[in-house]
Amino acid sequence: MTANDNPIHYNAARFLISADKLSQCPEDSGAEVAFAGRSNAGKSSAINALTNNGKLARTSKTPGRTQLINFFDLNIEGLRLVDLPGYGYAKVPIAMKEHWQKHLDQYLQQRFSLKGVVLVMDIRHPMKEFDLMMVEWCKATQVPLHILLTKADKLKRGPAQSTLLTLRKELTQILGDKVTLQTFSALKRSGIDTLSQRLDSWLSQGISQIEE
Ligand SMILES: Nc1nc2c(ncn2[C@@H]2O[C@H](COP(=O)(O)OP(=O)(O)OP(=O)(O)O)[C@@H](O)[C@H]2O)c(=O)[nH]1
Ligand SMILES: [Mg+2]
Repeated sequence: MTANDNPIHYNAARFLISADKLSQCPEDSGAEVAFAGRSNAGKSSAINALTNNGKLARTSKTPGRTQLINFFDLNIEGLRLVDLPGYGYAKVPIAMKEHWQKHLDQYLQQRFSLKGVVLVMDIRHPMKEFDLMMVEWCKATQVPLHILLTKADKLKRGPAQSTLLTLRKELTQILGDKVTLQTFSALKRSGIDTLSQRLDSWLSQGISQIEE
């Protein structure tokens, strides 16, 4: 499929709803892709770069900015992007952490329309505890995983590529060819085509379901 005949237009993304728990999520039909990762990793910025809309998902220098599950509609009915709350921010009160963890877990376990997870990691600090947990979760549930090594602008090309290669080896051992990885920079807008091609392959499952 060439870029011109791709029916999914990420730049048409619109805010749909924020959910505090599973029962507030939109109807579980169609197809969606969730952006997960540690607090401050760059999830919301990656969504904004992908959709070419700097105001779509709220970003912040303060970790813990995204506290709800935020859903964005695409141009085709039933296709959605999901911005998950950041994980692992130490300063968040325990009760709130437990609340997120419970609802994030429920979302990941029970969401039928979830067709893939984009795990966003700061390329300078990859594979922390939460990241490993997500990798294991994807292995157990067989939900496909795409790893975005973001903030690549913070490293020179050589170190960025060697991080990519090392992680590719490590992750392929765990997940086989179910996992894909790339470098990315929201700041420099690099890696957007690779990301959108991966999302197309997941979300297009939702198009055929709707048309059936
Ligand atoms: N240099 C650089 N900075 C980035 C990049 N992506 C995000 N940032 C910065 O990293 C910080 C966190 O970005 P967010 O997109 O808000 O991170 P998040 O993962 O959504 O954070 P939470 O919502 O708190 O979980 C902000 O100051 C961004 O400007 C990038 O590609 N390059
Ligand atoms: Mg965010």
